Amino acid sequence: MKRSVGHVPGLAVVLVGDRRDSESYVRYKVKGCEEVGIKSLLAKLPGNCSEDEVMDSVSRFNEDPSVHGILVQLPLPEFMDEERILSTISLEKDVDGFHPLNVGNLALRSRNPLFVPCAAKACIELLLQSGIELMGKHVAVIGRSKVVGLPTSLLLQRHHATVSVIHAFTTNPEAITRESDIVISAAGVANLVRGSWLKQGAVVIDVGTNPIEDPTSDYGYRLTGDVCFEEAVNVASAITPVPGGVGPVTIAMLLGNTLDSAKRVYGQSD
Ligand SMILES: NC(=O)C1=CN([C@@H]2O[C@H](COP(=O)(O)OP(=O)(O)OC[C@H]3O[C@@H](n4cnc5c(N)ncnc54)[C@H](OP(=O)(O)O)[C@@H]3O)[C@@H](O)[C@H]2O)C=CC1
Ligand SMILES: Nc1nc(=O)c2c([nH]1)NC[C@@H]1CN(c3ccc(C(=O)N[C@@H](CCC(=O)O)C(=O)O)cc3)C=[N+]21
Repeated sequence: MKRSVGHVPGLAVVLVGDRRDSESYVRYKVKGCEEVGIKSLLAKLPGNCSEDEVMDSVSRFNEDPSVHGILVQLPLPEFMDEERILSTISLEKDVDGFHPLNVGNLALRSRNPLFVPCAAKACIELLLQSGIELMGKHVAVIGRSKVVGLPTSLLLQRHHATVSVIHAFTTNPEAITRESDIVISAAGVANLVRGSWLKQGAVVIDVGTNPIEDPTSDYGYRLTGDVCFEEAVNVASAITPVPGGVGPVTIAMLLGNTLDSAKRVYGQSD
């Protein structure tokens, strides 16, 4: 393997506002960078700043040669035009894969995006690393957001799975999940998926990270998934827990995308 000394990959995070959950996700990302030797830069902007100020911050990171990946933490304040801001990220530094051109190229199977969104990549990685075949499988994806549901359903189709997308307007979602070999839930609703929603032996990937009140916890809340784990674990052949399931793998994918981006700049292929 070719190694080069002196090149340090860099990840820049733009955080707007003071949402507690966003701040803690950003902390995990910064900690992940520290653990593997990626330099992290954080631009923290107040929730009442202008859209132009966010775009200026992105532009500065676009120009900075020590930055190989740029991530704008979502959600942005409601008044901001998310797509407009994400479009200013240089395509080569879009390690989240949310630039409209990267999203479009993921959808077009004749093209390849430069980067694939990290949570979607994490779901596929977990399945493939566990030896779970995707070709011809029926997969139910709960959620259709740009962050998780949409890219996951597109990626699954690239792996020749048959995909049903369930969203807030889907009637009788459990009839669809009960017919599915694999259920991937990213709705953001605690305990949405019950044991009775699953076919015997189904594989369950729980992307949801939902804070629920817990006076016994130091923070006053704890995280729970979209899936009722205690019920599902008796029906599923494999299941991811929350916490400690998809989340840490998502962070690993982000660090991997940042490393790939740096390698592209320094001309290394391995
Ligand atoms: N572990 C990880 O690495 C990550 C975890 N997450 C977690 O995943 C969850 C989803 O995140 P994100 O996609 O950003 O959230 P969004 O709120 O953007 O999207 C939620 C999606 O779920 C659908 N939905 C909501 N309620 C229901 C319901 N009752 N039945 C069926 N579908 C429903 C919505 O449908 P509609 O479109 O119709 O509104 C929407 O498409 C959150 O808990 C988040 O914290 C997110 C990213 C990474
Ligand atoms: N531009 C952008 N990119 C994102 O990737 C993005 C985003 N915005 N906005 C919010 C969601 C959410 N998200 C998570 C990532 C890791 C964990 C994670 O590691 N969770 C730990 C939690 C550990 C704990 O708190 O105890 C776990 O599940 O084990 C969770 C959620 C990324 N998102």
